Amino acid sequence: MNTSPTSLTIRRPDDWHLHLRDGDMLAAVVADTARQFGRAIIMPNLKPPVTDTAQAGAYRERILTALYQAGLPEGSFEPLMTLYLTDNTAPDEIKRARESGFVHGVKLYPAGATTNSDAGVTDLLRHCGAVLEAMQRHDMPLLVHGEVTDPAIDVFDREAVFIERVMQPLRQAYPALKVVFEHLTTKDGVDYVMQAEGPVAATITAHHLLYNRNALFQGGLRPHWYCLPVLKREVHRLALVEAATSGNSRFFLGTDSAPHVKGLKEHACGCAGCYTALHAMQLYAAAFEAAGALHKLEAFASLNGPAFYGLPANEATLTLEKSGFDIPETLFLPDGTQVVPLAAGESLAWRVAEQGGALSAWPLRFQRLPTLK
Ligand SMILES: NC(=O)N[C@@H](CC(=O)O)C(=O)O
Ligand SMILES: [Zn+2]
Ligand SMILES: [Zn+2]
Repeated sequence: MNTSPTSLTIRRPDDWHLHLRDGDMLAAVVADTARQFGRAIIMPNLKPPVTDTAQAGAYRERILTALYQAGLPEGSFEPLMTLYLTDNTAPDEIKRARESGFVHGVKLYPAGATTNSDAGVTDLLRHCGAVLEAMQRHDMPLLVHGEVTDPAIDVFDREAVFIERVMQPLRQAYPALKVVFEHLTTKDGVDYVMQAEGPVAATITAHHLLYNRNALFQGGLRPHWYCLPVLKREVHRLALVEAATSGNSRFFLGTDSAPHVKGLKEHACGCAGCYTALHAMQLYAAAFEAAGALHKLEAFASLNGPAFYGLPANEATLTLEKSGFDIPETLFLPDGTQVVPLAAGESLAWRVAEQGGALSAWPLRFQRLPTLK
């Protein structure tokens, strides 16, 4: 790795938690991710959700078509598909998913916890025992949205309570099951992941590294900083920064980039989700630089994730340059609707070399194409 104050070259990173959506939104956003990342774990919370291997295969084809239509070179980006766990997922589906070669995880959404989670699981250990057992046997990771939905629990405490009520009994019952605690947001979560026995890891978003909950209320209500799990206190942000920059291989990059049209974010009941795919590595570079830890960015972004998922690191590289990046105010979709990226209108120090502006036309010239299985 070559580090200097003005340029940083790392292995091409991957995004281990991404929402690409479908249709026009998919077509509009997919190139933003593929410009920066070699692979991404694609979240299955579509309407209706992606619940079986056949649906995951069809969604994968739609993603590849959108990439092709955006003018991306074939093989330049690999979507790693996931299934949406329900109370009715059949254990046989796990075998099919594993044998497909393109499904890399099964996602737990506690019913009602977040965007498009109505079909989620109502009681994991009671309803999904046989599936969890099959996942453990087939080495299929469980990816969790780690928040309880009990309305009696304060929204800022839902991750900590999830550890007690779900994670600990789950780990005890299935000690060899690989579990990724997605979009970790608290010191409680960091402490848990650090000390847990067995194959446990966590993704961390750029926004949870950069902002605490004050960002939601800065001079007024700021819907573009609203996501789930919601931003937390500064003490939690500091714990996340320490974990991400520690070099501990249990922590890796997952943007949770989750686009919603502007009208549904700036709304009486605004949607949860921040759009960060456009400027993901710029945001992570800002967070790592502020912590004096740019030299730890490659492990977090490009090495720890593939190691946990049992995949090789990318062969290609990505170069960041310290020449400034202006975040656009708005991105336009083909149907005229708009998406507002996180921190719209602000400027960042780092840019991805050769990256164009908002939803700009391909091509970015790869130094070398990633090796794909
Ligand atoms: N993170 C979010 O705030 N929203 C995600 C769902 C999720 O990851 O929980 C979405 O799909 O919009
Ligand atoms: Zn989530
Ligand atoms: Zn998400």
